[in-house]
Amino acid sequence: MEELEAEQRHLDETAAAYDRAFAALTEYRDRAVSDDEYANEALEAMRRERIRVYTEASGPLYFGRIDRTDDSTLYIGRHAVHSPSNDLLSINWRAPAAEPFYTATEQDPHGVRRRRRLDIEERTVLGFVDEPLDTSFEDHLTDAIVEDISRQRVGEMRQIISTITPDQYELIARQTDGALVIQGGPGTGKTAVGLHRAAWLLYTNPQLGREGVLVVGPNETFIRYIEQVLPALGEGGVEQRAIGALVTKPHGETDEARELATLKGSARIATVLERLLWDRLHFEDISVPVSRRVTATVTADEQRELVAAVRERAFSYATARERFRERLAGTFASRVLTSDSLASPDDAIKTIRKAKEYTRAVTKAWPKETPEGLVKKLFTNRERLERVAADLLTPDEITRLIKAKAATDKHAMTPTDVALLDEAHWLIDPGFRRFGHVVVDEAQNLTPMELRMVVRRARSQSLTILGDLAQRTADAGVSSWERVLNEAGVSTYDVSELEISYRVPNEFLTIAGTLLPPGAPAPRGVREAPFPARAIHTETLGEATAREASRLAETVKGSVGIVAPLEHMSTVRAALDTYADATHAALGAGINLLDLHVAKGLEFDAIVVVEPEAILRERPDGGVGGLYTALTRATRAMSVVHSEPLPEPLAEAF
Ligand SMILES: Nc1ncnc2c1ncn2[C@@H]1O[C@H](COP(=O)(O)OP(=O)(O)OP(=O)(O)O)[C@@H](O)[C@H]1O
Repeated sequence: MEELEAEQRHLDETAAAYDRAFAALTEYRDRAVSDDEYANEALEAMRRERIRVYTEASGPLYFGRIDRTDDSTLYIGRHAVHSPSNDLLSINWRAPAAEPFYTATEQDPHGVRRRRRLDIEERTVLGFVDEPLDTSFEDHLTDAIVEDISRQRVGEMRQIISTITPDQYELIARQTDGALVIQGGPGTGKTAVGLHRAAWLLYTNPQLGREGVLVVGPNETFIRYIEQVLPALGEGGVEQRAIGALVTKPHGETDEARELATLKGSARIATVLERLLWDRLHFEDISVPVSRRVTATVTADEQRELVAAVRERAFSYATARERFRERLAGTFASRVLTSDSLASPDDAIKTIRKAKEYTRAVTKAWPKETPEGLVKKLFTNRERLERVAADLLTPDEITRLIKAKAATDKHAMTPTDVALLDEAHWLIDPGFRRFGHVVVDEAQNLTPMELRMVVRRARSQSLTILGDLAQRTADAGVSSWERVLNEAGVSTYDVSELEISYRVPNEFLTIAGTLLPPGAPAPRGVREAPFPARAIHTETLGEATAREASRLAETVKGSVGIVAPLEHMSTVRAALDTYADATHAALGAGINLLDLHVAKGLEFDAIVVVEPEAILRERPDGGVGGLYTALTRATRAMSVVHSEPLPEPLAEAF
């Protein structure tokens, strides 16, 4: 009791100091502190940034405490708060001094004697749990997470700063060159880790705030599910986008044949586009009459040498082209200028560049190209495709491309078209914004071309790539991380694994795991399902699904997801009363209807999976990985409703 009171006193003191600091920040407005306008502006920007951090971050001021062997105590929270006498009342969870709170173990105590987890609501300490390091703190931690995760889901992801586990912390705070790939089964916390890593990097590397951080997810529903996590951590300036909205605003999801989509998404296409582009260069001797008597000539070979020289320095087609035109004009000028010539080199170059013969010839040698024009070339002129890509594409594949049409109108673009156009932009004139760090989630389902699109937005390939190979859907491009990273042009990377699933109870993991091929990465669970999994055989899929969803909503008193294959979507929809259509709107706290495309990465208290056999058939988002993903969405209850026989491994598991 006494200790609880002492904790309350510390919280009161911290809260008062926090309020004072905040009031000082807001009062200070409009008061110039220096004569230097520039300094005032910079100070004002800092002030506004601090107000933003204070007002946007949500939750209790702190959540943990470490007592160190040197008898000092630190409180771990959202902000650093100082007392009037400059004592540290709490520190930021991302500060180096907070690290032992997350990582201390009995073997490696990091100078920590005791770790305390505080349960604080608003400004009241409700209780605390101590974790002496000489007993297994893993158990305590897991209890805290299980308690946290067993709370009701409300359609929004939450931050986890008070319960980050040691292995998660190690990934959140890992400083790497290049990309960090986090492989982990369903519910191991990849998304949580990726978002907290973004926040951690922003705190640790102040220049990232200027360079920007981008978070990429599989679709708009997922972005809506995660988008308040970073603001709640005080990081509101991060750009969060669905993969299809990287290039343009969300575009029409036009359907296209599977084979065509796979072909257009394959990494080979990047090489074909590059060759098609540089195939446009064409050299012959160029002669330009510079006066009535004199004609200057630059031979085809000399032009090739110039091309080699400019391409060494300029990567993009447009920049290299500009340099080539300058250098070629310079070469001509040097031919006409003699040592006793009166004209200056600049004048000579100007005269050459104005000559009609010159402009015509140089444009023919190195024509202009637009991204749309280049993408079109992938679908027209069989002869040209055969000439540049016979070693990369089969005759059938070339036929498939020729039969298809280039979609460069923004409304008719499929996700694969978006990636093609982006690749073309990048080759010709890369004018898009690049970020200091990029986090990409559910990466196992991106085509190589889509991943390339993400990679090129990260400066120095500074990336966090999150995914689970076992959740690859039917037509996904990723087969192994090594292969896909190579195809995406990522040169430096580490692959790490998260092995414990906090979301999915053991029983559900076992059922879903029967689908996986031997040796596939599968996580361990840490808790038992509070409600047993059920399989319901029925002749009326729609009604049975609706009934089961209502029953589960009653039982778990929380959110329910229904994952239905496209072939049964309308039947299920017709049978439902009140529900949120998660394909088009935000997730709700009650019953949510999802197709396989939007189900990725989401989480519910209970899940109803409709007709597994049809999910196995569905393309592109179904298959074994699609069904495995559907079966691993729930924290507490799961039912399968089917009219066809269950797929064999599932039938046995139930
Ligand atoms: N250390 C933690 N403390 C509290 N909750 C946690 C922790 N780690 C993970 N969780 C919770 O576990 C759930 C699963 O996490 P998350 O969605 O990040 O997993 P994932 O690996 O991305 O899953 P999927 O592969 O299905 O997308 C989330 O509700 C998350 O908040």
